[in-house]
Amino acid sequence: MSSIRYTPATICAIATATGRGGVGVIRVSGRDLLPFAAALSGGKTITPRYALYTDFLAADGSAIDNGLLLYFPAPHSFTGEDVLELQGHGGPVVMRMLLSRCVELGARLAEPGEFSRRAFLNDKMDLAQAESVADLIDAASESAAKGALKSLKGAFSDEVHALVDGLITLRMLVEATLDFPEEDIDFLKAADATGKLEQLRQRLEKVRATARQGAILREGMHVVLVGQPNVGKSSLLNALAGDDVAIVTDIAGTTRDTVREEILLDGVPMHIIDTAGLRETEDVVELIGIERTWQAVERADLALVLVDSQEGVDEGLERILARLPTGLPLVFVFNKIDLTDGQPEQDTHNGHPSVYLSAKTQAGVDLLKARLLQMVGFSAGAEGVYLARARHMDAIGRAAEHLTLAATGWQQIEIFAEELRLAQNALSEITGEFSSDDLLGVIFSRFCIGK
Ligand SMILES: Nc1nc2c(c(=O)[nH]1)N(C=O)[C@@H](CNc1ccc(C(=O)N[C@@H](CCC(=O)O)C(=O)O)cc1)CN2
Ligand SMILES: Nc1nc2c(ncn2[C@@H]2O[C@H](COP(=O)(O)OP(=O)(O)OP(=O)(O)O)[C@@H](O)[C@H]2O)c(=O)[nH]1
Repeated sequence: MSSIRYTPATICAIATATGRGGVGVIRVSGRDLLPFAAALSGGKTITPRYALYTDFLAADGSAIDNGLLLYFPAPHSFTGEDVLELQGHGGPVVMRMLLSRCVELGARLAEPGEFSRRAFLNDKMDLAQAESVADLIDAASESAAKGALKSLKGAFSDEVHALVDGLITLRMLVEATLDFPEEDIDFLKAADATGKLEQLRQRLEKVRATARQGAILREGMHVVLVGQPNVGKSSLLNALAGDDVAIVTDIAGTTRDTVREEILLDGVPMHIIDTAGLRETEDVVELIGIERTWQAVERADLALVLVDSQEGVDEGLERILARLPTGLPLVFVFNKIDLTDGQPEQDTHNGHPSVYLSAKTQAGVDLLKARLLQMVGFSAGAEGVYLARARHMDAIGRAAEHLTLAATGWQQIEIFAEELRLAQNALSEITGEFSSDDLLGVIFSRFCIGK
């Protein structure tokens, strides 16, 4: 009897940040790495999961560096394969020489996310957990990091699994009746199929609400800033950002141009598009920028309309407001109340919420913060949030739609069964049990190299 077994290539990468560092780590993953480790260390005895202090040797036996060698035998490693770690001195030249030595010993350079992808393929973690590894590394605030860690430890996946299990149980019930068409409806009624479906829908809505907060933590909220010159835009942004002002989120793929600002609002990234950049111009390059800015405006979550309390809303402001997408939620901010003897308070203006404040004295800034977070559905504290991605929200949304269709069409058993199946598939995309190779490729390629 013969069996063909696929042997994954041995991969290697520098796992630590590029540049100078006290210590630099190279990670190697593959099958049967003991000979690899022996060649590097000159045949020293290697105890699994114990640090071995050793020279890392070149082919001619000379030392490239000395450091700590770690060997994690499969399956008890990050990837589930044999893993070696070379913890050397973290200079770029030393690291590159060590990496070349690994390639000489038969490893190839890892693609972005390839270690995490192997961890996923070897069932060390599911897709949502693998994504949270990247999110933890990219986290722009403490709250985001906490949320990512929660997902990494499986809190989000557990919720999704519980829903999928519930759906499977319900589907078994429904599919059983397909075999006995005469009594199907009565059978489902007796088994309270719709009651069970309703429970699942409520549970899904809870997960959705928590995940939505997590998505805001991760993706941030997109805010259009409208206001005449000198109304206090910069002052307000500083007041909102508070102590976080020095932290600027750096989300891959977004080009930073002059009309954008990023601040953290109680740990929530806020991407601000400044409409001051949206002036009339003939300049071709500027026109392209303006076009892009309008596209961003289309996707905004809300507009912050800044008004000088002494001046009120004028024509110039009205003109910009008229160009904003219909239905975009507005918050009017009447600034500089310290000059008008006004009190910090919440009110409404033309049916939109408004806040009276002073960016200078900070009076009323908390009212605005609370208002903004509330308007994007983010409640204070947000403990227990898992860091969901847009991909997860999309899958949850589709699952919810299918459950709604199942609820309305349940008397047609085939439809009922089919919608439940589709809902289950949508949820399984989150944990990766039901995902195409293409999707996996896209997800992992966005990781950094060495992860
Ligand atoms: N030096 C080092 N530090 C690191 C990592 C690493 O790869 N190397 N990590 C990289 O992300 C994170 C830790 N992640 C890890 C996840 C699993 C295992 C591991 O050995 N798992 C085994 C054994 C589990 C156990 O003993 O309970 C397993 O899952 O079977 C190691 C690191 C952060 N710190
Ligand atoms: N008294 C008072 N002055 C304020 C307040 N907010 C801003 N200012 C002042 O108003 C002036 C303009 O403030 P900025 O924050 O630079 O206004 P801006 O809208 O960013 O201005 P441009 O970038 O020129 O459009 C500055 O002198 C600020 O100190 C406030 O709440 N009270």
